[in-house]
Formats: sequence, C-alpha cells, structure tokens
Amino acid sequence: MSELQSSLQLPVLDLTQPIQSSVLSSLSQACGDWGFFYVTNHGISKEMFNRVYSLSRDVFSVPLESKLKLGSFSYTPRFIASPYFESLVVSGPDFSGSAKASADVLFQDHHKPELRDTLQEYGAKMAELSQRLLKILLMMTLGDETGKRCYQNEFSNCHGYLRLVNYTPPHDVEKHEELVEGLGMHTDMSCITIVYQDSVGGLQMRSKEGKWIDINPCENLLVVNIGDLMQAWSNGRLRSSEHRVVLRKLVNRVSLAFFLCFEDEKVILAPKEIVGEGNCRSYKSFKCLEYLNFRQSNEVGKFERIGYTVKDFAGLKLPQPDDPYQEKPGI
Ligand SMILES: O=C(O)CCC(=O)C(=O)O
Ligand SMILES: [Fe+2]
Repeated sequence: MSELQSSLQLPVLDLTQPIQSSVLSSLSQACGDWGFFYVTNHGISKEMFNRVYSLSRDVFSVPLESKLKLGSFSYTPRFIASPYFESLVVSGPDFSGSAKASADVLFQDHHKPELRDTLQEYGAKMAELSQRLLKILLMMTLGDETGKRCYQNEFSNCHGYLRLVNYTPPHDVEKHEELVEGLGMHTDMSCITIVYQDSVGGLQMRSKEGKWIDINPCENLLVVNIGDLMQAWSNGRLRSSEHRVVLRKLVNRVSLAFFLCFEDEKVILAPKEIVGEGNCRSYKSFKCLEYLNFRQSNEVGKFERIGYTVKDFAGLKLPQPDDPYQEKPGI
C-alpha cells in the first residue's frame, strides 16, 4: 500500500492575482489534506534560481576534504542522511555572513564574493516570500483580522535558513529493483518550507492513506509545504506531511529548500481562535527548541530519517481535564 504511487493536481497560488474565495478554499483544502501546494509569480526570477543553482554545483564540486572543514552544523556529508545526500546550510537573517564563512573555507584564496552576495539576495527574497505566504495561510485559516493579529503577535520573530542539497545517485540507479531513497521519509521541523527543485524530479509526499504521491517539478513553480511547528500551532488544521526524495535517474539532483521557523524560545500553543469553540487542543504547549532537541535525539542515522514527529512529542490523545491548556477555548 505504502509503495503505491500516483500524482496529484495540487493548487497553484498565483501571487499576482487577487486571492479569491475559491482560491482560498482549494488552498485550505490542500493544506489540510496534503500539506503541500505550489506558488507561482512569486517575484523570484529564473535567472536568480539559475545563479543559485550554479553556485550550488560549485560548492558541492569542492573536494570532500575542504567541505568537511565546514563542520557538521553547516555541511552534511553523504552517508549521514543517506548515501546519496549532501547539504550546505546557510543561516539567516545574515545569509551573507553565513555564506561568506563557508566560502572562505571552501574557496580560500579563490575569492568568491558572488556566493555571499547571491545567497544574501536569495535568502532575503525567500524570507520575504515565506512571510507573505504565512500571512496568507493565517488569514485563510482565521479570517483577515485575526490572521493579521496572530501573524504580528506570534510570528514576527520567525527566522529562516536555506539548505542547498545535492543528490548523487548510485551509478546503477536505473537498474535498481528497490527504490533508491535520496532522502528518507520525514516531516519538516519548520512553520513552512519552500522548495525549488530542478527538473530531475523525485520529491514525493505521503497521503493520509499512506500512498506516495509525486510532487513534480514545474517550471516557474515553487513547492510549499507545511511543517510540524505549524501543524501543532494550528491544532492540526494545517498538515505537516511526510515526504521523501526518490532517485530514479543517473543524474545529480539539486534542490534549494528554505525553512521558516519559530525562534528557539517560542512557546507553541494553538490559540483559542484556531481551536474553535467546543473543541479541545490536540497538542500540549511546548518550547520550539525542546522539539528540535527531541527530534535530533530520536533521528535514525542522526538526521532527517525520523521515527518520531510532533504528534509523538506533544500530541494529546485524550482530553486531559487537569491540563490547564485543555480548558475549553473561549472560557
Ligand atoms: O530535495 C527536496 O526536494 C526536498 C528536501 C527536503 O525535503 C528537506 O530538505 O527537508
Ligand atoms: Fe523536507
């Protein structure tokens, strides 16, 4: 069952068009059912993606010895997440500082200021886009006024980081009978994630029924998915789906993922407006950092291939009358 595959027509949010109620309702359904949608006319040019893509290729073609000098916070070598996955994290909001620190190690005397400048520009654009999308999701879920208020009160200290990913398939990938996973099944520890994938494809999300569904690359479309922090904050109204990357072709695949996250100290608790009158909270309150630490200590292979999600960490199975947060909202 879980290996069955199909593809799905996900809604495309066009940011140059007024957001009509029909758009919001299909977006809302997609966020609840799949936790994935596409965005187009997002204001980031093809030329910008090409530049970041090409710089990513430069980064990953540096000898392993130099990449390892970056340290495990920035660089994840192959054989950690999977034998085929390596990544570089560039942290915001000072993407420039983070990229420069990596460029200094990777390229040393061969000064590469374009890495710093391009990643600053790209990171800032992604941060802006992710905040815009988050606002739309909040207004979609809570109405304009409450959505805007929640955004200001709860999401204004969010921060973002970029992960450049390079997948190198095994030389006999096309003959493999078993599926080759470039990145195993996981959920994202973000509020929302935005992914640019090249034309190779292979990203899949898992439906509620356990079916794997292709999230195909489409020119000019970015993939947006809901992360665990948003699933808990929204009391499960927005879904953080399990997803993975499968490798089918003998070509490298590059993806550029941007994660918008709460600050470490943020206490995540679904507000009463989102829980709705007469309903109970499905998650107990927790500090963002506590969840990140929980995931890190429970990851199989110490990375994304996880056995546990936010449901295991903070999910409430039954209403608990002695939990102060479990009182009926509105009281
Ligand atoms: O490479 C991709 O397309 C997705 C990567 C991903 O899911 C992640 O980095 O969390
Ligand atoms: Fe992911």
